[in-house]
Amino acid sequence: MIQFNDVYKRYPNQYEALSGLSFELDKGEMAFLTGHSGAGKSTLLKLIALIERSSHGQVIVNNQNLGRLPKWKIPYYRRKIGLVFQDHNLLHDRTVFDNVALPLIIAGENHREIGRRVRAALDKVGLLSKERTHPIALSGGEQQRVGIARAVVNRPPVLLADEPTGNLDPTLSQEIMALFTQFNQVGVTVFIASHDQELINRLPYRRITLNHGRLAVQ
Ligand SMILES: Nc1ncnc2c1ncn2[C@@H]1O[C@H](COP(=O)(O)OP(=O)(O)OP(=O)(O)O)[C@@H](O)[C@H]1O
Repeated sequence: MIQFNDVYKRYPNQYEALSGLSFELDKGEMAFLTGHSGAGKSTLLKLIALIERSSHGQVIVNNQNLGRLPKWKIPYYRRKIGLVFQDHNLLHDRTVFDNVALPLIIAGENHREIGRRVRAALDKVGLLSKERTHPIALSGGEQQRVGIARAVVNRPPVLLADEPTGNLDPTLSQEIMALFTQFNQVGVTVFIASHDQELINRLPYRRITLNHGRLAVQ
């Protein structure tokens, strides 16, 4: 589902954040991306989400070589990738419903379909009763769940998360991981960058570890 072949990422300031990365994630797999601060975890996820492009090597997602994807196709490609961030990136002047609806509005879905899908996503994360609330009135864990609902509302086959439990206490972190596990159980490929060794150690998923932009030997 996700394949890296000898991938390098050099930023415009010449800093090489990723060097010679090769690995593969199967369709329907769930895995953790670990490594020290600055190891290149966010950069790697950005290459998959096409927020950044590789400088060398191939990134292949869902049989699509991202290096060959023309710019105009990027928005269509992104609809197939759900993204969850540590800081939620929610719009605070919109309701929970509107935040989750955003990807569907951008995709041009009709009103009825939007209502149906937003409520299905909110139901999955246990926040159906909060659809009219503004994010500011929610707890950190609830805000993160709104972010997850927004990431899955398009029903993407791939879900990427960058430190999704970074600001949460251990109990809430476990709840968030349980949600990711549920999505994985219905076939979504899930890739989670996390520092939280304790949390990762409790779960039976593969780890891909980076060390200064290279794959660490496990
Ligand atoms: N746009 C950029 N331009 C130049 N250098 C960058 C850019 N983005 C990231 N870097 C550098 O690339 C390296 C990897 O950063 P990245 O954010 O991918 O690491 P990370 O493993 O996610 O770190 P953290 O766990 O602290 O978030 C860092 O040294 C960072 O300073």
